[in-house]
Amino acid sequence: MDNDIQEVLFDQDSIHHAAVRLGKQITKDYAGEEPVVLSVLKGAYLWTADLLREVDLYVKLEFIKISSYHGGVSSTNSISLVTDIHSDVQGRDVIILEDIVDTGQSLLFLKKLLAERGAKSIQVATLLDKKEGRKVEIKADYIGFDVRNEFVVGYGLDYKEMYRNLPYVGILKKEVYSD
Ligand SMILES: O=P(O)(O)OC[C@H]1O[C@H](OP(=O)(O)OP(=O)(O)O)[C@H](O)[C@@H]1O
Ligand code: HPA
Ligand SMILES: [Mg+2]
Repeated sequence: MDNDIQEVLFDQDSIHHAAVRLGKQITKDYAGEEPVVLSVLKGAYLWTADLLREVDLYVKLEFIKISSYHGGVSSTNSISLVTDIHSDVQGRDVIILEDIVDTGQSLLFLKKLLAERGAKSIQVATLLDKKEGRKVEIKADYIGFDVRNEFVVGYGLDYKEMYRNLPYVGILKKEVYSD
């Protein structure tokens, strides 16, 4: 897999430091609260495991699965709810965990869904923020790293369902997906 990567952007060590930094901040900001942590599958699976171990709070962990990229390199504009949660978020503080905010469409979809269901507050902790990719105006509250406008894989992020198990985030070589 390493041969398919043009450049490593964030290695294991720097991701760990980002998890520690954001975990501390979330612990401080939600002191005394019991937020619902909503992890967005599949991409956020590693970020969820690493970030949450740095959060010293009573949290309820839920997983939701939405899909917009359908494995490819560009957003399809049609987001589908693949697996829903079964617990009630009415009146709860919700922290959404994302691996990346790119066009912002997935996050907008989720925030609307949670608002319709009566969440008391909704905040977002993302490992990566690709601000140049935005198609809708939306901001994350906790950001691990800003990332440039390149298609990245690894540490949860996929191309055609592959590369999620790379321990780092890197830019996928164009020749891997342009032929
Ligand atoms: O800001 P956006 O342009 O909407 O992109 C961000 C979303 O896209 C990816 O999910 P994807 O739909 O590929 O599903 P996956 O997590 O299962 O890979 C990623 O994990 C985010 O959830
Ligand atoms: O750059 C990306 N890589 C992988 N998945 C993604 N989903 C949104 N942007 C990306
Ligand atoms: Mg994907």
